[in-house]
This record gives sequence, structure tokens and C-alpha cells, in this order.
Amino acid sequence: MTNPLLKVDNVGIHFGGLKAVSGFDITLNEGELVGLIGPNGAGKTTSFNMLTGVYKPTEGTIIFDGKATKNLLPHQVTKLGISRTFQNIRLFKELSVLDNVKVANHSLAKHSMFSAIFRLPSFFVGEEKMTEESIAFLKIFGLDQYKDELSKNLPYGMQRRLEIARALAAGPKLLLLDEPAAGMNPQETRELMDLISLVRKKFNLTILLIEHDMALVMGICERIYVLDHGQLIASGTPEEVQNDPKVIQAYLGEEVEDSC
Ligand SMILES: Nc1ncnc2c1ncn2[C@@H]1O[C@H](COP(=O)(O)OP(=O)(O)OP(=O)(O)O)[C@@H](O)[C@H]1O
Repeated sequence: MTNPLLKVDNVGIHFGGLKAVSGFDITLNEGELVGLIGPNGAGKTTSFNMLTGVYKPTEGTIIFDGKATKNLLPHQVTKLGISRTFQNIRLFKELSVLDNVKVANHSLAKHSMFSAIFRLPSFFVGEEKMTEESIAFLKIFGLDQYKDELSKNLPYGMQRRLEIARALAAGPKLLLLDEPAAGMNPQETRELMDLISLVRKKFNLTILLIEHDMALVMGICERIYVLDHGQLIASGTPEEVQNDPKVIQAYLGEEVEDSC
């Protein structure tokens, strides 16, 4: 059997006296699409922050693609192959749609800093190639028609798409999506589900998805982990998780879009 792409063992973090997450154990195999759900304040975003080097776990180990990442900084984690999107959209608002993708793609640029500073021919060749690649990239997301627009002027659903495009432009193996359907209408959410399925196949991605929209999570995830009060309370197929009494109990009083 092949090694998992991500192995998180007994990871935890506390902020002062508050244990935000503890005993967090998850395994992701290559190519899987897995959900991470839980009521508000359960510790989902904190877990993403630990996986991406934003927070250093107080305990436990994280092995990604055979390497320990617990002590790495966010840009080092990105370089290893983990990209993410944020709950609140974080784009370069004053840059064009194309430039938002080019900035993310920059780490893959073939020309050196030296040729960029002195505007050597290799810089222009590299730059042109990157522009072409980025436009082709935008096309996959249905964003090529907006390439010269400032990203802040895009409709909300398109900004969410651009966030995913920007995350993928860094060439990750693992994509962490933090509530990608937040604020979307049902039509946009359906289109987003199709997009996630498409990019997963096209880029051979492994995806971990935080989402409150249960129809989305149950519709596209193969497995689901459930956090409550910073602890994993269940994991399994969507059906198993939906019928788990601990999960039902955790969600009692929470407003969810579907029965869970
Ligand atoms: N930097 C921090 N300092 C102190 N407490 C924090 C910090 N980051 C997160 N927390 C706390 O950790 C707990 C988990 O928060 P987190 O944002 O991870 O929950 P969540 O499951 O993502 O919630 P939501 O679904 O509402 O986004 C909360 O009690 C939160 O206040």
C-alpha cells in the first residue's frame, strides 16, 4: 500500500488556556476529496492554519509527502505543495484577474531574478510564457473573459473562483478549501461543485474541504471528518457521518442547510 499524502497525528494547539484543537488525527490518500465539518468554532480553520504553517501546533506531528511540516513557515509549506483558499476572500484587489494568477504562478517562473532585474531576453520569453499559461489557466475557471478587470470588480461568485485559480496556480498537490461556497447562491454553489470535481481530475489533486453547506459536502466528498469543540468526534462516509448520533448531537441547535 502506498503512503498517505498527508498524515496528521495527535495534533493540537492551545491559545493561553483555550484548547482550540486537540488529538487531531487525519489521513489523506492521494486523489481523495475529503470534508472537514463541524459547528461554528469547532476548530476547522485553526486546523487549516496548522496544516499551512500559519500556526505552530503545540503537540503532534504532520507529515506531508514524506516530510515533517510542523516547523515550516507558510511559504515553505506552499513550496512543498499545499495551497489554500480563505474563508474571507483574499485577493490582490487592485490587481487584474490575470495578475492575481501570475503572482501566484511566480514561484514557478523559469527566469532568474537577475534576468528580471536587467530585463534580459530570457525574462521576456519567460514572462510571455507565464502570461500564456495563466490565460489558459483562467479559461479552465471561466475567468479568461475577465482577465483585464481589477479583481475587486468581479461578481462575488467569480471572486471565489479566482481564489481557487490563484491557489492552484502555485501547482499544489494538496488543496485546502475553506468554505468556498460561503455567500454563494444555490446556482453558484452547484457550479462550484462541478468546478471542484473538474479541477480535482484535471490537476490530479487531493482536496480537503471545510464547508457548512451540507448538500455540497455530502454531494462531493468521499469521506468526512467531524470536529466539535476542537476534537474529532466522527469520521467516515457521508452516510455514516450523517447517521452518527454524536454528529447529530453536535449539530442540534445549529442551523444547517440539510439534515445532519
Ligand atoms: N489566534 C487565536 N487566538 C485565540 N483563539 C483563537 C485563535 N484562533 C482561533 N481561536 C479560537 O479557536 C476556536 C476554533 O476557531 P476556528 O476559527 O478554528 O473554528 P471554525 O471551526 O473554523 O469555526 P467557523 O465555522 O465559525 O469558521 C475558537 O474558539 C476561536 O476563538
